[in-house]
Amino acid sequence: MSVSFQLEDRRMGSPFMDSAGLQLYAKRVYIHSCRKPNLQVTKRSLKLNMATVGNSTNIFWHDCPVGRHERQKLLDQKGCVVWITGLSGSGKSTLACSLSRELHAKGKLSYVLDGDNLRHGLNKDLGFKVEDRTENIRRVGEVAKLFADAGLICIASLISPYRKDRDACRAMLPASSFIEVYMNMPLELCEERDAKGLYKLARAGKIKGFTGIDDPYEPPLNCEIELSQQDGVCPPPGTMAGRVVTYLEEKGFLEYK
Ligand SMILES: Nc1ncnc2c1ncn2[C@@H]1O[C@H](COP(=O)(O)OS(=O)(=O)O)[C@@H](OP(=O)(O)O)[C@H]1O
Ligand SMILES: Nc1ncnc2c1ncn2[C@@H]1O[C@H](COP(=O)(O)OP(=O)(O)O)[C@@H](O)[C@H]1O
Repeated sequence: MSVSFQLEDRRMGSPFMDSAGLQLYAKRVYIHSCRKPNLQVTKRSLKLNMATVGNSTNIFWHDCPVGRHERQKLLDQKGCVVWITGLSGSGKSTLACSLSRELHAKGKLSYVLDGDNLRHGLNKDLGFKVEDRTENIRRVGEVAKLFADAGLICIASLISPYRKDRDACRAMLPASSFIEVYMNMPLELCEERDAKGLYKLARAGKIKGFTGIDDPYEPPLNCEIELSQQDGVCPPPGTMAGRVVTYLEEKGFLEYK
C-alpha cells in the first residue's frame, strides 16, 4: 500500500511531499496532514542534533523509521561480526567461506569481508605500514558494523595484527556482538603452505614488513573462539566452521527472539 503524507519542514519553512511511507529526516519535521482519512498519525517531532565528527562539521544524524530489530525479525537472526584474525596462510579466508556456506545452508544471511579482497577496492589506497593497517582495520570495522546493523552475520577475515585495532572494532559494536576468532596456527605451518608464495619473497627480503617475518602479530588475549591444531594436525575447515556455528547458535544469533 502506498501512502502519501504531506510533511512540512518548519525549520526551513519549505513544505514537501513524501510518498514512500514515513521518511522523517532528522530536521524538525512535523506531520502536517494525511490524505487517507482512515489513518491516524500522531504529531511527531525529531530533535535537531548538530555535531562535529573528525573533519566533518555541521553534520546531523538521520534516523530511519525501519530499525535494526525489524530487520533482524525479518531475517530471523541477530546481526553480529565474526572477526577472524591470524597470520597470512593460517586459513582465515577458507574458514570465512566455509562458515558462510554453513550459515547459508541453515537459511542464515552472512557476508564475508576479506582483507585481500577489500584491498582491491575500498582499501586500495592503503599499504602495510602500521598506520595503513590501522586505517584498514578501522574502515573494515565500520563497514562490518553497518552489515551487523543491517541484521547480517558479517564475517571479517583480516590479518589485523594489532590488538588495539581489533579492540577498537570491538568497541564500535554492541556488547557481545563482536566475536573474535583467532586462527592460532604456527608460523611454520603457514610458511609451509605459502599458498601465494609471499613468505618465500619475504624470506628473500623482496617483501619488507611481512607479518610474522619482519612485522609483528599480536595474538588476542581474550578472544571468543580460538582454533588451533589438534595433535599437530589442522582440523578441516568444515569442523572449524562448525565450532563457530555452534557458538552463534548457543549465543542466540541464529534466531530472533
Ligand atoms: N607485508 C604484508 N604483510 C602481510 N600480508 C601482506 C603483506 N603484503 C601483502 N600481503 C597480502 O595482503 C593480505 C593481508 O591483508 P589484510 O588487509 O588482511 O592485512 S592487515 O590486516 O591490514 O594487516 C595477505 O592475505 P592473507 O594471506 O589472506 O592474510 C597477503 O596476501
Ligand atoms: N583447515 C585447513 N586444513 C588444511 N588446509 C587449509 C585449511 N585452511 C586453509 N588451508 C589451506 O591453507 C592455505 C591458506 O589458506 P587461506 O584461507 O588462504 O589463509 P589466509 O586467508 O589466512 O591467508 C590455502 O592453500 C588453503 O587451502
